[in-house]
Amino acid sequence: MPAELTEDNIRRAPKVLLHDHLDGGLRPATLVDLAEQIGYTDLPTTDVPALAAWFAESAYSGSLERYLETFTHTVAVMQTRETIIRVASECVQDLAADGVVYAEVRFAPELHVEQGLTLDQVVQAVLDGFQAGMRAAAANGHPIRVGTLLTAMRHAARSREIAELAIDFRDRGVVGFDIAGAEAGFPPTRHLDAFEYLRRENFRFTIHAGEAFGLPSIWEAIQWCGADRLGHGVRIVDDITVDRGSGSDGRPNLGRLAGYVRDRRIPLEMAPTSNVQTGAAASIADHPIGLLTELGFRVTVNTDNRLMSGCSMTSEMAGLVEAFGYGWDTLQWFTVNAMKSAFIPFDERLAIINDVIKPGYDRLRNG
Ligand SMILES: O=c1[nH]cnc2c1ncn2[C@H]1C[C@H](O)[C@@H](CO)O1
Ligand SMILES: [Zn+2]
Repeated sequence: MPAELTEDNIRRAPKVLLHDHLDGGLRPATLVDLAEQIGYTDLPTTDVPALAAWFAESAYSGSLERYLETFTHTVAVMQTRETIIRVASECVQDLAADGVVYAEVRFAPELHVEQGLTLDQVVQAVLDGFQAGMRAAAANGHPIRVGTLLTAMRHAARSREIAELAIDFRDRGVVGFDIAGAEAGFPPTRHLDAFEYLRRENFRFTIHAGEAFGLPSIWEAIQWCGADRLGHGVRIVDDITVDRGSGSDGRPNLGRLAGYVRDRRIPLEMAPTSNVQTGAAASIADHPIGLLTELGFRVTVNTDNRLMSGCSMTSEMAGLVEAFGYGWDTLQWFTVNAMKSAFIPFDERLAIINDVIKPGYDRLRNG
C-alpha cells in the first residue's frame, strides 16, 4: 500500500528546490530578533505571528510590484556579515527539515551593501552561512546540498558586474545567475551584455520571465538571452490554444514558442502560491501548472519566497495534490525534473536522482 499523501508523508519525500530567494525566506522570529539587534524600527509589528500574517496579506496584492515592496524589511536586516550568515544558515536548516535534499537559493548581492559590505563580502557571508547550515542539517540527520545563484536586479544597471562576480565565485559554491525584480518595463534584453558574457564563460543562468509580463518576455529570455531555465514562465500558456470549434478534437495546440519550450525541455520554475499572490494565476486549481504538466513541459515546483507566501516545498506539493489529485509518481516526476535541471554537473545530478530521489519515492510508494 502506498503511503497516504499527507503533509507529514510529503515532508518525508526527497524534494528539490530550484527557485527560492534568500531574502524571501527569513523566519518571522529571526526578522524580529535581528530588527531589535540592529535598531531597525520600521517593521509593521514585532509580534511574530502578526508579522507572519502581515507578510502573507501584503504579498497577496495581485501585483508583482506591491509584492516586492515587502522585501524592504527583510533586506534591511541583512546588511552585516553576522546577520547574513544567520539568515543563510537558518534557510538551509529549514529547507532540510522540510525534506529538501538539493536546493539552489538566490539573492541579489547589490541589495546588501547599504552598510559598507563589498559585493565580495556579501557573497562570502552567504556561502559561509550555507556551509554552516549544511553542517548543522547533516548533524541533525537531514543532509542537504545547496548551490548559490547570484541575482541582478532588472531595474538597476549592475548585471554585468554581478555576472562577473558569479564567475569569480564559480568554484566556491556559486552555480548560476538570475535577474529578478519588476518585469514590466524591464525586458531581459536590457541585460544582454551580462548574458552574452556568461555564455562565453560557459556559465548557466535562469531568468524571471512570464510572471508579470507575457510572451515577449519569455521569447527574449530564451531566444535573445539564451536562458537555461525560466523563473515562473507561467504565461507560456498564452501560446497554447484549445480549439473548441465544431470538428475540432479539443486538443491543445502549441504555438511556435510554447512548442520550442517544450521540445527543448526548458525547465519552468513554477511557484504556485507566489503566482497567485502576484496575480499570475487566479488560484492554485486554475494555475497553468496543471495543463503544462499534462502536456509534458519540464515543470518544476518551487517556493519562491517562503516568508511572503507562508509556504514550504511540502505545502506547495500538498496544495497541488489537493488541486489536481497528483500521486507519488507525479511528485517524483516534478522532483526528477528539477534535479535534471539543476546547475551542478551531470554526474552529480544523476547520483542524487539514483541514490536519493528514486529510493525515497520507492519507499513511499511501497508504504
Ligand atoms: O517572484 C519574483 N519575481 C521577481 N522578483 C522577485 C521575485 N521574488 C523575489 N524577487 C526579488 C526581490 C528580492 O529582493 C530579489 C532578490 O532575491 O528578488
Ligand atoms: Zn522569484
